[in-house]
Amino acid sequence: MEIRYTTNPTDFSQYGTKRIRDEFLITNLFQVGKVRTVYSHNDRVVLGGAVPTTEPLTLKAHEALKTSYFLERRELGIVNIGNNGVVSVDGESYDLDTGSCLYVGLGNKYIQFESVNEEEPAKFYIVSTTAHCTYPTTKVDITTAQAYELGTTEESNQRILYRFIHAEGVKSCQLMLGMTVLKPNNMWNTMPAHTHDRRMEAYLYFGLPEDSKVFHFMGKPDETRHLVVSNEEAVISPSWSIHSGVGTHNYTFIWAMAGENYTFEDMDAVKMEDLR
Ligand SMILES: O=C(O)C(=O)C[C@H](O)C(=O)CO
Ligand SMILES: [Zn+2]
Repeated sequence: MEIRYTTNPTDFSQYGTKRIRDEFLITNLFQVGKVRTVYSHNDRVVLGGAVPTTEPLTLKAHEALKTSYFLERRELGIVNIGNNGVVSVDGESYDLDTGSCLYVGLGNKYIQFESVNEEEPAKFYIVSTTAHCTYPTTKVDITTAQAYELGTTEESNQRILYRFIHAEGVKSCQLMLGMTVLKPNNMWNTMPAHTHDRRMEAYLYFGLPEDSKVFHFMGKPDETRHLVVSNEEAVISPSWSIHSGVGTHNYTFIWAMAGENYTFEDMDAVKMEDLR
């Protein structure tokens, strides 16, 4: 498990490209035959990837958690961005096809990831946050999630935002998670931008060809920087940072949030004229 600490926004404005990438960009999340996890001190979110092939993979409590099993003090969201897979939770199996999400509540001891076909593996993206009680383990996908049509062709940001884990959907203690799918020929997400000083957010970009990039914008609204992001890379967005991106190609992304409140709509809108 890799540990990432938090950053003061005043210090952030002094960072160069390498430091910004080292602190906020997560590369190589999906490694064949492995579970890779990154522990962020931003609201103590754990982000990870699991790519099982011949053998199932198990989510184990890392020494850094000082617990006897991963979900002893946590809850978990899993989204499969690869080929068809199966997740077992304390012996109960859930088929997770491409784009499906599984919420797993506090106290489940044995989490196992499997691919249906080892030649075409599943890729499980995982987001875990601290939890105080158990909500039921529940599956959700774009056919059952709340969907919101956003953006316009003129602004190149037509997209559908699906809310998977949230107050009016699959419930959790603090994890909110969903998927935003850009329509063909649309490139922008989350512009006009916002912050939410009450919650951190993480983005996982996927569905990009190998030579395409997303320019992800971050920083305080009046002091922005960018990250050049490749396919299947994740970004940690601190509570004080805008989080918005534009691609050289159409893409999809998974957003996840945790922190003070449990209100998706709680956002501090940034006026275009205030962006620097
Ligand atoms: O496309 C969008 O806009 C988003 O997906 C926005 C994220 O959901 C977000 O930033 C929620 O706070
Ligand atoms: Zn946001």
